Amino acid sequence: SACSSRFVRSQLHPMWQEPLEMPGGERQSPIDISLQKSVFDPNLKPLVTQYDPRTCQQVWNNGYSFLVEYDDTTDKSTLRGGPLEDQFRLCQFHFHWGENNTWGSEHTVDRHLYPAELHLVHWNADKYALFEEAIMEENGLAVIGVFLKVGKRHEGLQKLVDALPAVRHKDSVVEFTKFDPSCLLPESMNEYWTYAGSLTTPPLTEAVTWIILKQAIEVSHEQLAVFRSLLFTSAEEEVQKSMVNNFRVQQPLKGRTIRSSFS
Ligand SMILES: NS(=O)(=O)c1ccc(NC(=S)OCCc2ccsc2)cc1
Ligand SMILES: [Zn+2]
Repeated sequence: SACSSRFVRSQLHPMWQEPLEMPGGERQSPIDISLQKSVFDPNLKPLVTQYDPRTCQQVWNNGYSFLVEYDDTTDKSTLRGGPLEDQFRLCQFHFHWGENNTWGSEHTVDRHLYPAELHLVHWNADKYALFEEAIMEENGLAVIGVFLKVGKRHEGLQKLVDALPAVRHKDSVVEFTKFDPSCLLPESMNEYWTYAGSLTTPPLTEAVTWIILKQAIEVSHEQLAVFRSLLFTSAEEEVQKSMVNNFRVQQPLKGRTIRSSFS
């Protein structure tokens, strides 16, 4: 059952030694999205993304995940609308996944586990000058979460999958350009949940407006297997560790409201 796998999951946290909790954390992520607890908010607007593939720069294995990084020195790739008051700039996207197709996502929906989850990370460029500043501020970041499920091969993702062997080890980087992350978004962008949360990796700061899309995207088993061929460890280390189960344990809701854009 999910709870036993949750127990198993809690054992599977190679990358973060204790203490995992952010001291005094009132709005930590990830969480379970309970449909019963979420509240329909008719004032939530459609999400507006405008991504320019020319701002795509590189893929980097940072030892937690692999990140596709964008030039965020101008307002060329942006997110606004939804629950957001300001315009946010895309700085990177990355994924979290499991060692098999049973688990891997950070968020769950009524405890349903997905094999992986995509995070598109944006920062509030109306209020702050740099990502590094925004990451410390309450309304500094907006992350779109997209669930991945196993099905047909995702043609748009394949260009990225083909680049992954070049960043097998931690700290490796490869040039990666002209990639439009819109191809990773599901058709329906107007059905989502949103709540106030945190980064799910250190520094775990409580700066994130989370926007979790209801519709999952489909990727093939073979594409997920390439994610699992990456390593947490750098080329110099003797013992190589597979980059799998790079998700955080779920955190208490602590009275927060999860709003949905659909009833
Ligand atoms: N998983 S997450 O989207 O909450 C998220 C986003 C950005 C960051 N930013 C920084 S500085 O983290 C550095 C390590 C990292 C980056 C992506 S996954 C882990 C961390 C976590
Ligand atoms: Zn993430």
